[in-house]
Amino acid sequence: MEKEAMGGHVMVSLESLSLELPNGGGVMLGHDKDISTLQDEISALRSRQRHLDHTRQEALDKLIDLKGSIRVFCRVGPSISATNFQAKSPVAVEHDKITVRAVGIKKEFNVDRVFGQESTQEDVFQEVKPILRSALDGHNVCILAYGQTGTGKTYTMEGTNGKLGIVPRAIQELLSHAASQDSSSTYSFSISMLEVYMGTVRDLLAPRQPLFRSTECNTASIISILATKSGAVEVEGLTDVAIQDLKKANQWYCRGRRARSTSWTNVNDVSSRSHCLTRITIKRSGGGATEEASKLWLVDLGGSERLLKTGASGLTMDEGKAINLSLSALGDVIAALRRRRSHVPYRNSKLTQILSDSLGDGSKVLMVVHISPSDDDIGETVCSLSFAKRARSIESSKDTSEGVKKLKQKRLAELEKEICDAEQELKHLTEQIRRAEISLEERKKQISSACQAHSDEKGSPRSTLVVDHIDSAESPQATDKAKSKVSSHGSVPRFMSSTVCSRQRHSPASHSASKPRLTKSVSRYPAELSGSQSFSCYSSCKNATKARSVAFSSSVPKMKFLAAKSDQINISINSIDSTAASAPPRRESFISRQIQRSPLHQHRRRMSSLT
Ligand SMILES: Nc1ncnc2c1ncn2[C@@H]1O[C@H](COP(=O)(O)OP(=O)(O)OP(=O)(O)O)[C@@H](O)[C@H]1O
Repeated sequence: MEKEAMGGHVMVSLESLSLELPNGGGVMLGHDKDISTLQDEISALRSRQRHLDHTRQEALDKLIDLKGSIRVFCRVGPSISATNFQAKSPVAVEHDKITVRAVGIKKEFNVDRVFGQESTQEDVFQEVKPILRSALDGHNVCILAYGQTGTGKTYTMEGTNGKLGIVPRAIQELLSHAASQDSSSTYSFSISMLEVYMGTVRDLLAPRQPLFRSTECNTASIISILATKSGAVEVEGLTDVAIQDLKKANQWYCRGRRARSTSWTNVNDVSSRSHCLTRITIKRSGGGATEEASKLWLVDLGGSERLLKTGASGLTMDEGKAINLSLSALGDVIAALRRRRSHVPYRNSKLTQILSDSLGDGSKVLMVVHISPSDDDIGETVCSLSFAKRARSIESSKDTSEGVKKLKQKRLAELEKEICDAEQELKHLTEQIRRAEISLEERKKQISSACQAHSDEKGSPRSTLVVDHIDSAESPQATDKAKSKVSSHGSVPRFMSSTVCSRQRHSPASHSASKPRLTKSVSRYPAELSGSQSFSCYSSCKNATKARSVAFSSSVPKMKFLAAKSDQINISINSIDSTAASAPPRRESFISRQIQRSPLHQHRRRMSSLT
């Protein structure tokens, strides 16, 4: 910047000043500072948000691991028919224990949570929610509905119109979490649906999917499963639809449901003849550059069934056999994982192949085992609960000492509190960030309108900026003050004053005639410096900046810009004061250089007329 000391003032060229103040002048300094303060504040809040989100994630991971990475819930379905209803069911339920009694037998099964017949869809979903957070945090998650045919698997997963099941509620939860922005990450979701039917895989969202059964199946929808070196599974060619809103997501989900293979059996009018898998792919981008993807599998398994009981024959019997085979393959995989076997037999069925990267290490599995309350189904009930027992990764309460159980409960409570506290603070932080961002936007808008006002005023090709510490109420005095300053610094070019020679050359008549003209010419400078143009400019600028002036005046050093040479601004060093509170309102005045040239032109004309 070009500076020149002059009588206690620093001379700064206008061009260099405008380079340093890209927003259009000293008036913007305070705003820039305020904006950067807000930006710093937002970035500090975001960093705290990331830290807290990380703490919450870690606590949730520990909590789920402590509870068991394969969790098992049990839901008791409705009595299959009125004739099967018994006042006294052989199945007795407690919070996390089921007792099955029959003549000569009493079997107890421990699970993570039992839902009796009176439990609602909401009760079930509340217990499912934490595992959805794991999916959002980047873990592959698998929720499976398992059980005898007709016990309510489809009801739990899909639900009915008024009583939505896990899948539509989970979609709603994921979308609303992403919209709430309670975490430092941003999410995008997509949905895919497939069916494993008689050992083949069908894309339920493929275009023009015909409802088919058996061998008429559309070969285009038979897709293959690929495993990458890292163990990630890709279902080749599977339709994957981005979901931005709940309405669209539900439309696609309903479309997939309709394409599913169902049939009538003795025990269920609309029995699922396949395993239906809904995949929600979650893409998460957080503070880092990379985008993470995780999968949430929501699986409505085909019903395990005794073929004789279901009255199956022909194709329906084949379907039942295929379902039973793949369920047994799933049981083997879960057992191998639980025993930490080096070989896990994923390849024994399409179902386990597809789920292979969502059942093992780092994944979270939740199995909801469905049982019938009926005496007639006692054999299937015991089979299903034995399957659940095999799947459960943690030891049952019976095998754990009271002391260990208490310690575990204590730790679980601590972790739950940690998660709850982090979530509360995250909510608070989100609100703080939201408010700070609104303030930032407002500041930016104010600056942009001030810039607009400024550029409107800068319509003339070259401008001189005059800023003084004069309140609008003092405008008349300001005019005088400006006049005197301009005169005292000799802003009027020296050659415009009459010289000894010129005075000598003038006759008394011509001298007297020229004098008023000269006076008029000289007096025009101060008049134009502080005239109506200058004040209207000041007043429009002031209006544009009125709202922000209080907020920013505290950070703006006092400056005095005085008109000096035609392309220089005089900044009084003495008047620069960083004491915020004492900064008086600023006044700006802009003078066109064309106006400054005008007297020179008149002067020349006057001189030539004399010769
Ligand atoms: N908890 C429940 N409350 C009310 N109705 C239920 C409940 N569970 C199931 N039902 C009803 O029982 C019937 C059979 O349930 P559903 O079709 O869900 O069984 P499923 O286990 O999926 O059978 P399948 O294996 O044959 O497909 C349906 O009409 C369903 O609405």
